[in-house]
Amino acid sequence: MEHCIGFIGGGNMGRAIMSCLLKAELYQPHQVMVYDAYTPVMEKLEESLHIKSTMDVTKLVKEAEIIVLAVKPQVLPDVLAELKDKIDKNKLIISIAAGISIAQLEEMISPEHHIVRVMSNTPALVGAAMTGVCLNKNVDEKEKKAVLSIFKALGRAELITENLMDAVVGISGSSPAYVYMFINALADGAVLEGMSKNQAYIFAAQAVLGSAKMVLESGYHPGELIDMVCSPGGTTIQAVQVLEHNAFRSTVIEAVRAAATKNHDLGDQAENK
Ligand SMILES: NC(=O)C1=CN([C@@H]2O[C@H](COP(=O)(O)OP(=O)(O)OC[C@H]3O[C@@H](n4cnc5c(N)ncnc54)[C@H](OP(=O)(O)O)[C@@H]3O)[C@@H](O)[C@H]2O)C=CC1
Ligand SMILES: O=C(O)[C@@H]1CCC=N1
Repeated sequence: MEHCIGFIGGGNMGRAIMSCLLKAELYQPHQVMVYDAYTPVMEKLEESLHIKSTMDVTKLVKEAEIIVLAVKPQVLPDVLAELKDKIDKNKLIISIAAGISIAQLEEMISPEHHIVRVMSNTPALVGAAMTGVCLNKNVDEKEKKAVLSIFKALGRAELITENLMDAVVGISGSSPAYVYMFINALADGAVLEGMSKNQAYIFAAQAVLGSAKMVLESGYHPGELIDMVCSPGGTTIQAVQVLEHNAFRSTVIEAVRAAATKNHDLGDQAENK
């Protein structure tokens, strides 16, 4: 790709996306530009990724053909209020902000702009993100392909309908945090049995990685995979009984719903700003 991609916000997610695009050689460093309110963030990105930074956000929206909005949802309305009249209608605008709908983005920019809303996750840092993508009516086939190739460079990406965006936050945007909690707790269990914490992290993380690969690659559904592990009268069914007794599955379902609900609320908060 010969055009320039510009990031407004170079924090956790902005940085993860930029580094994946460079690693996949979808863009060369001179084609990537960042503007961040916090200057040391830009200096660090210039140093580590050799990309261009600018303290002039207007310059970024002029030079970049694709503009990625990678700031927190709470500041997005102010950022767009300043920029809306400076972004050409032929630019492709990608928002990664939680909660902000396409209709709200169209209201903050304009309904004529080409706008994409995505929800990705931090495993993008290791090329293993899961990203849900939805497009407004102005996005054409070529742009759709470009967006999917950008987010496939981060891991997996799928087009979804926007009504599923809250679910996507609950199941994959926020879920790395709950999975790390699970890994940490698994490791603590092994520490209780005498294993060192560092070794326990490796055993726990590899077990989670392997189990995830089984779901993605074996063709069995999770229920069948559970049965394959639970030998009659064996060790696993003892552990499963403890998890069921403590409402493990129901707690996870409620956690997904809580994240989804908050995603919806973030949109409402932006509306009332
Ligand atoms: N973290 C995650 O797991 C995920 C986050 N997201 C979404 O990604 C977006 C970014 O999140 P994340 O990367 O975690 O956030 P970060 O806080 O790590 O990054 C945002 C960056 O934007 C900077 N910033 C603040 N205000 C402005 C401004 N007006 N103009 C330019 N830059 C500004 C921040 O600076 P300062 O710190 O000084 O405020 C910070 O460096 C959010 O909308 C979030 O909802 C989506 C999926 C997963
Ligand atoms: O916690 C958040 O709001 C962001 C969005 C999804 C993951 N992190």
